[in-house]
Amino acid sequence: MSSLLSVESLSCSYANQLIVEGVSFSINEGEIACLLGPSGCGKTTLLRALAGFNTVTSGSIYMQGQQVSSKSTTLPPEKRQMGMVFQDYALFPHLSVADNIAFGLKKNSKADKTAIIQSMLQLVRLPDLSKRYPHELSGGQQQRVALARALASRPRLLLMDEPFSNLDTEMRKELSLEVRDIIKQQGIAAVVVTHDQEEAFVISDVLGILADGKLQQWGTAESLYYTPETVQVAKFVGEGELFEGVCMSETKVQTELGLLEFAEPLLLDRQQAVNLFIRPADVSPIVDNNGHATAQVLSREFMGEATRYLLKLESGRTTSALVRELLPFKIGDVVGIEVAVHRPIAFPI
Ligand SMILES: Nc1ncnc2c1ncn2[C@@H]1O[C@H](COP(=O)(O)OP(=O)(O)OP(=O)(O)O)[C@@H](O)[C@H]1O
Repeated sequence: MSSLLSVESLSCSYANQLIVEGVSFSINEGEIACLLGPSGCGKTTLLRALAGFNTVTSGSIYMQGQQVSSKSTTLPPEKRQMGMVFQDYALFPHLSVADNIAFGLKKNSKADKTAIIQSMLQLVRLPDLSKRYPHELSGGQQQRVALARALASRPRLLLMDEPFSNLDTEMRKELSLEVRDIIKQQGIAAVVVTHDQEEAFVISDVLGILADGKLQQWGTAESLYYTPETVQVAKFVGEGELFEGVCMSETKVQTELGLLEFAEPLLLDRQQAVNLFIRPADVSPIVDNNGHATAQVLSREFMGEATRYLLKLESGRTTSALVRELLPFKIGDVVGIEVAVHRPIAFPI
């Protein structure tokens, strides 16, 4: 399948300061990609370059094989077949919902415009709000109107900058699933920028981790979660801690959590020093018996679906365990530690 969008060794700067550095990825027709990264890592800068609002310092952006950005070319935003939803929605306050949606439809007939406005309002589930003004809408409704406006010109690629960051947690979840459905229904591709890992996992087919302006890894949520290539990626897509260890065999590593055994081999030499990335959900307190490392329960937090234990290891280091079943342990108890990981995340030292 040929790519819809292709980004090749892209770098962007502001006043000689490099913000995005050597980023490459491509997106197929109908695919939803997410750029996930901490605040200030260059996500918006990259998205604005894709849209044609920012020039690029080096590298290229191709849309259906046509170069739309390079050091010497910047095809204007309206010629890229892209629609953009801005972080603050950027609705025109003096225009009604209908006129906001019709804003980019200057070349269409009046009848066409009316039909498109109606179908877009149906699509974003606001069929009765065409006459309202932005200040008469909730945050979620404004977001829907911004989406309707971006989709009205039938783009091939939708760009969304932190689309749900102004909404409360409940609304965020609901709308991110709904927006995914709408994008899929339209059969278009999208690039969504966010700093929220959960949101990125829900909405995307594929995602990239951006840190310090560089793309750290590109893949599905599952591949990033289970096979992160760097500690930075591992930490960004889920809670966890590094434990130093030594490989005792293909499937065994000695650590301060005990001798850990895995179902899948590590493919490392015996005596090789490694850092294992262990997630709290992989650690469980058990009845203290021979052979296991021990720890003292410092705190116990029942959260409904799971209980989080804070454990003090023999070295004095503390670590978390997140367990789904109800265990009988109390604060102060000395417990054994069990680590159940099928496929270890190991970084050779
Ligand atoms: N117009 C500008 N001129 C100069 N520097 C800028 C400009 N816009 C952004 N920057 C700087 O570029 C860096 C990256 O900003 P950018 O907005 O791309 O990050 P981001 O990952 O989208 O952050 P956030 O999630 O907080 O929006 C920041 O250090 C920022 O201060």
